[in-house]
Amino acid sequence: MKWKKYTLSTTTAAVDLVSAAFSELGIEGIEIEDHVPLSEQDTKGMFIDILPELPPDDGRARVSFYLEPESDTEEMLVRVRESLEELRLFTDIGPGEISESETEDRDWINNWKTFFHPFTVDDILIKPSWEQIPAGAEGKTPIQIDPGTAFGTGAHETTQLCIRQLAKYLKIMRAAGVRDGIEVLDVGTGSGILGIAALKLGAAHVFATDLDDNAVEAVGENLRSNALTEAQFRTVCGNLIDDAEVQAAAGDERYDIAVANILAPVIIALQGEIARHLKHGGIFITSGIIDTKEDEVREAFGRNPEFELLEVNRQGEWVNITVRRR
Ligand SMILES: C[S@@+](CC[C@H](N)C(=O)[O-])C[C@H]1O[C@@H](n2cnc3c(N)ncnc32)[C@H](O)[C@@H]1O
Repeated sequence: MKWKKYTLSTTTAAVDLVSAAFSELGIEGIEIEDHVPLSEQDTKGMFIDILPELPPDDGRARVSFYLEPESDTEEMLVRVRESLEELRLFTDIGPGEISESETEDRDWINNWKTFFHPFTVDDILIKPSWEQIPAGAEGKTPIQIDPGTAFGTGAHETTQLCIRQLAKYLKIMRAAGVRDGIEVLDVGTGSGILGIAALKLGAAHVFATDLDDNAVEAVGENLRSNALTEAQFRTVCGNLIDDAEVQAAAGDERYDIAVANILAPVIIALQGEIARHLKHGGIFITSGIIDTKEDEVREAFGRNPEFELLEVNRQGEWVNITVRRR
């Protein structure tokens, strides 16, 4: 469906008030364009490692909102303009002009499905639930993933780097006859793809965390789709780095393998905490590291006497670093 897009020219100082006013009118999903750099708080939980270089903030901003073409757009625009005139009484909203255009189809949540087809990562076949196992892939370990709004179709280089490392170390552990079942900690689980891969490749249990509460629902659906249970895979919404409840729920010295495919700064902040949750000899598989940040992550591991470096692997511009707790 094509939507009507309306763009208001305003000021950066008025953006918060304008957004709140639009929200009160029932407008959802606004888009803000300005030259104000993102703060550390803004980027927390986002998959952004390198921030774009922006021209200096000139105080100008554009706020866009979308209306369905079948809705009474004229009436809504009257209410928007009234609301802007009220705001103008106590803040500088700038020109306040509204331009109109028509958007592309905005069914983002479903559109990605058109581009998601089965593919393999070595002996693993990753496919959406609505696709059949393709000819020639019958002997592969199938993983069904419908990520919905959570990250993790398996197509990203960082996810593939982690899957390969999980397969490798699970195989080594199983061959070594690790007793009592292999326990995996999956930090930043997204769709659950890495934890599900671990279970399919022989792990006994997964404990997973994510900051995004969409992940909990996405993991639940993907577990059902793979005939796995929540007794095998527990997902908690929260931050292992600084949330004592999440840290306690994860438990100390419990895991044979931890995996985190997030971002270099998060891996650096996380590594000290991961050590205490891993068993001695446990493996920590990381990715989400862009090649320009590889040295920083290696140095952080190098400063932590708990870890020894095992491997560095690369795919495209992305890096995996795997370490072992001594
Ligand atoms: C790149 S996605 C990885 C998803 C999936 N594990 C994969 O490999 O495809 C990173 C995920 O980490 C989550 N995240 C970011 N910072 C986090 C943190 N401090 N603790 C837990 N999850 C975090 C994000 O919400 C996102 O779902």
